[in-house]
Amino acid sequence: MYVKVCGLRTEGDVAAAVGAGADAVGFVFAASPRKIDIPTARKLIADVPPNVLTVGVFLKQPAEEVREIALATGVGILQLHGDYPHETFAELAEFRLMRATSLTPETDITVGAFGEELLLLDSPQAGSGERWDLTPIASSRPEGQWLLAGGLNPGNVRAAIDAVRPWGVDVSSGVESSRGVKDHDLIRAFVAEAKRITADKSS
Ligand SMILES: O=C(O)c1ccccc1N[C@@H]1O[C@H](COP(=O)(O)O)[C@@H](O)[C@H]1O
Repeated sequence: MYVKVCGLRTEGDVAAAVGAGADAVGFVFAASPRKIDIPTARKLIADVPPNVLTVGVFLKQPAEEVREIALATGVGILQLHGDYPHETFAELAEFRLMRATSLTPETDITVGAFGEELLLLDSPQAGSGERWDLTPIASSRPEGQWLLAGGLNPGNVRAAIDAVRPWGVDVSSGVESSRGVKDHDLIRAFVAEAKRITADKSS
């Protein structure tokens, strides 16, 4: 199970996530209580081991702003929220891209439909910690590299994985003590739960 922990803002946050075995760590560059400034992000990203993917999170920001932040921080992949059109994905094709979207009857859940490498299915209010109805994808799942997000936490991630069998999971609110403040014990508990499921299923 691929695990991303998002909204990290301090060296301690990154150390907790990487030490717990997270595969990806996220930094929010959109308007948010979790927003990180560029110099801090650049420093944290430079210290992340190469086997851990660094993710920059954007919401409805112009492509030029996304590009500038990506280049200034050296982040490994761009997570684009806000139903950007095909043209924006094409404009940013020099970068590794993750398409982040909520699920509606119109959502194209084909991984790569916009040229992206990864697909993220999230709640309509990204980063809110709100759950959403997984029923539609339980029977009609995307294929390939897609992550599930939206209100996950150490106590519910097992059930969510069992319900829709995503390629990976992503968490932010569910590993915080208060909005924007990561709880390192919750990070460790979340990664252990998600990874334990993989071990259980393969045995
Ligand atoms: O975390 C934010 O503030 C945020 C802002 C803008 C776009 C996305 C954001 N977060 C993403 O939301 C999910 C986690 O959601 P949850 O808090 O666990 O319910 C994750 O993909 C974050 O990158």
